[in-house]
Amino acid sequence: MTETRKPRVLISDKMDPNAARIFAEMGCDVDVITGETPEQLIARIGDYDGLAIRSSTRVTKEVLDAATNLKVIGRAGIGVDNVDIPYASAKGVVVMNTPFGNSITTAEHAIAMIFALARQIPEANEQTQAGLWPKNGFMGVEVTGKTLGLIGAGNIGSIVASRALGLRMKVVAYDPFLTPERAVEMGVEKADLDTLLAKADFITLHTPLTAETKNILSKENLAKTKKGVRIVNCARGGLIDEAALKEALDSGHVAGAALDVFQTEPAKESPLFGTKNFICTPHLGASTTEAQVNVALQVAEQLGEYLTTGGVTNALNVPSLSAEEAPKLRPYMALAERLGSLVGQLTPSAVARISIHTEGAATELNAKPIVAAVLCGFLRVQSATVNMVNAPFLAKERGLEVREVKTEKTGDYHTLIRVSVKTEAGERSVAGTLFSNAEPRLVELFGIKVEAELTGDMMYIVNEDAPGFIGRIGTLLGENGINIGTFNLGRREAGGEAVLLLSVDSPVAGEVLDAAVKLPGVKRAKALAF
Ligand SMILES: NC(=O)c1ccc[n+]([C@@H]2O[C@H](COP(=O)([O-])OP(=O)(O)OC[C@H]3O[C@@H](n4cnc5c(N)ncnc54)[C@H](O)[C@@H]3O)[C@@H](O)[C@H]2O)c1
Ligand SMILES: O=C(O)CC[C@@H](O)C(=O)O
Repeated sequence: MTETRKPRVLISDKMDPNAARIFAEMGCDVDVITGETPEQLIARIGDYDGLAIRSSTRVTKEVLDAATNLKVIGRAGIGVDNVDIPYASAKGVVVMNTPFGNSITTAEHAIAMIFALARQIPEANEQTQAGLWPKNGFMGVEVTGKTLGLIGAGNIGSIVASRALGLRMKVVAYDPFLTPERAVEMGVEKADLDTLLAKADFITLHTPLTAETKNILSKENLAKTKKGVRIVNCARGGLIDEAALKEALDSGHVAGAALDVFQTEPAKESPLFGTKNFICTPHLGASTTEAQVNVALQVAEQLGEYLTTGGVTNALNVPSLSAEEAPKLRPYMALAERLGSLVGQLTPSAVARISIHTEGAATELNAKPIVAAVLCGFLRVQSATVNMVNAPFLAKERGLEVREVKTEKTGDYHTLIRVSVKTEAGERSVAGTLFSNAEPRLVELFGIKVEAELTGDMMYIVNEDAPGFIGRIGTLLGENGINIGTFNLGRREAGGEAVLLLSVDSPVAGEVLDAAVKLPGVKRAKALAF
């Protein structure tokens, strides 16, 4: 009789011991081996079915190539920037995180940083312990009555806002995806970024690191802040231009800055180190006993359940599905997620309602996973933590009305999914079908018929339909070393507005988009990624 092997799990980052206990109780063999080099991990990973990590282990292509038995990676925490998710998906490895388990803790760290800056506690402590008794050297500021500028009003941002309101601060929030209703519910004033920069006495960042948020506090934006502003970043390194922050601290324009996260981590050196009024912690936002117990228990339960029963919770790259439904639904969910992602990437403003219409064969399927897939794609541009499981919950929490509509009759296509969004500017939609019942294909974009595969890096251009345009755009991309894969054109009417969707072999940089917008007849250009 052959004995079935127990699933093997590696815990490769420091984690609360409860994680190992839960794995064992769930019938897994578990090894805790932390602090290894990438080469050591690569040599070892082939033995394991599950990998539980925090932020130190980098799960790269090389690690995934060596991970021949790996079925699931679990991040005890929120951000998964240290995991190559697209490659894990390609390898069929499920990636899970534990949203919410460390949110209160991280919000409290941001509040602690605000007080540390307001009262210069680290420096005062250092000088007092050095025997200087610097009673006259530290004149602080009160936070009561001051304005807190909140950049990113999601899970952690909204907890920070509630604590700041309790401290009698005013809170101004910049988050393009925050609806006016949710802002009222949170008790914050919704503002654009420039208004926030001009008003805030303290600024705290709580967004994921995305193409849009990278260097959101750039040199130019730091110059727009109030003189004497104090800045806190407990979200992700890369949100602030560190060199520009140093200049602003040196000039005294910024009165203080507190970073928990750095562009490069571990930050063993930084031009900011030693700068007056600069304080930092080594990515300790999530480091409390409570948060670490929460995320360790959660990650072990999720991974253990997946490895022993196949149950999927908080997965970032797969939906939760029964074995029977899965084969039929999968291509629809791929289509739904891409349509949601397309609308999300092309709608950088608050959306009040999202409607998911199914037509023809699509109406015979369970709509829930299709809706979840649309929401997941749509919310991914806003949130680092969205997945198929939490997307509907997140949409509700953000005050996004979700409508499902089924139309059994068919139009031009035997099966169709249409995703419409309602913003202050009106309602618009995209639609797609399945070719050969399996290949997701866009067929309509904001009222214009255009057929395209939504895949990899793409470029979206709106232009006036006129001769010579295609040559000019081809030349621009060629000059910038960008190879075009496919070229998909659509127009409202001859000589009217046209859209172009290009698939490209490498991401289109901001300078190329700026140059594209300057070409005759081009109205808008945007890089897309699927
Ligand atoms: N320091 C730590 O140890 C620590 C711990 C936990 C989380 N984090 C990080 O904190 C951040 C926030 O986590 P969360 O759980 O609140 O995530 P979340 O997804 O709940 O919230 C992120 C918010 O950012 C907003 N946003 C997205 N793009 C934006 C843009 N261009 N401008 C302004 N706002 C934008 C979203 O709409 C959303 O409301 C993440 O980067 C996460 O990785 C850090
Ligand atoms: O695990 C940690 O210490 C950091 C976690 C944090 O960055 C997160 O994104 O959850």
